[in-house]
Amino acid sequence: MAEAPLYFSAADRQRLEPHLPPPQTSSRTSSHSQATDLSPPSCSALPFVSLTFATSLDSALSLGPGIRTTLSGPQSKAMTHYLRTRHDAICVGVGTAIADDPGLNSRLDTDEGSSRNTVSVTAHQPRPIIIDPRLRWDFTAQSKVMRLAREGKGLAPYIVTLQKEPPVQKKEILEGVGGKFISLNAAHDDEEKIGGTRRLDWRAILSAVRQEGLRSIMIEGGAEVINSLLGEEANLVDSVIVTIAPVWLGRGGVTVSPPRTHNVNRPVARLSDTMWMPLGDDVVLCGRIAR
Ligand SMILES: NC(=O)c1ccc[n+]([C@@H]2O[C@H](COP(=O)([O-])OP(=O)(O)OC[C@H]3O[C@@H](n4cnc5c(N)ncnc54)[C@H](O)[C@@H]3O)[C@@H](O)[C@H]2O)c1
Ligand SMILES: Nc1nc(=O)c(N)c(NC[C@H](O)[C@H](O)[C@H](O)COP(=O)(O)O)[nH]1
Repeated sequence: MAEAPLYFSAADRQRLEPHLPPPQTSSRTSSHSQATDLSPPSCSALPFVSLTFATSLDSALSLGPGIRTTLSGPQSKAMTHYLRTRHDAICVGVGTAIADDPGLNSRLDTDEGSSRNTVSVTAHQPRPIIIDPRLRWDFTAQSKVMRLAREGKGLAPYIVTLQKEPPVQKKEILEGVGGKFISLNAAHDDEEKIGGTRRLDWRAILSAVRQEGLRSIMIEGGAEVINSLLGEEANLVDSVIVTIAPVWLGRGGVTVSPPRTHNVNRPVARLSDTMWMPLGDDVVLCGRIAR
């Protein structure tokens, strides 16, 4: 079924501006407001990192593992697609790739400027980055992100993995649309494992992303990825943008709830410089992790 047009107004764009990476005029032609940027300058060796996701009132991202659940209404969905035009890369974990068969492109309506007298946005597409240490994602040439890349509606994915020699057939599919595998080493603190797999260090992932010339990345999830970046690796996050939908998904959902790794008597993370923006029935909460 055809998707409804996604419009995001100039006024709403302006309100988000302090929470976004600085516009890079060399790589984009869209015009953006000159609002003051609240965020600290990112270390140049790493990209600007935005953590963005949609949650229910009981902190769930989806009804259950492997299930894609729509939480955002049309206006906050349009915001997410606007965010995609404002980042060089978009990242998900392999759990999300398997559950969602995602497109990871921006489907924001580019005619908004002319039809509604607001700022125009170019069809800037983010580079999809998928974290798949053991190459669990059984993608094919028909997977949505590959198809969109072939059709010129999005960019081909880069898959970050621990595998040094990915299967030739997968390499052919990926490289055939302009993507590639990026092989990294496991994190040093090898006892910490995700799903029995050696962990990739987020600093190493982000550094590899920056080395690809990508200066900003929005990380959309899923829960394992978000929980690690709100926990021990929170110092790597520049901006957090959460869509809160007025719904309870109930027990058994995939939830955002980072582990208490340090002092059990203290919250794991808190947002400062917050801005709450109602969008349709949802509210969007922007802020940065208090240091
Ligand atoms: N509502 C939203 O905004 C939103 C966003 C994204 C995903 N989702 C949902 O979340 C669910 C998927 O979440 P999830 O937690 O199962 O999967 P996930 O997408 O967080 O992927 C987890 C996997 O990624 C890999 N991984 C992540 N970080 C790693 C690291 N540092 N080192 C090595 N490997 C790493 C591991 O293989 C791990 O098993 C799906 O149902 C999806 O629809 C919702
Ligand atoms: N903003 C937002 N609202 C939602 O209601 C919802 N379910 C997601 N989910 C995000 C998500 O699970 C992954 O980022 C997708 O996998 C991207 O998929 P698309 O590119 O949209 O096809 N995100």
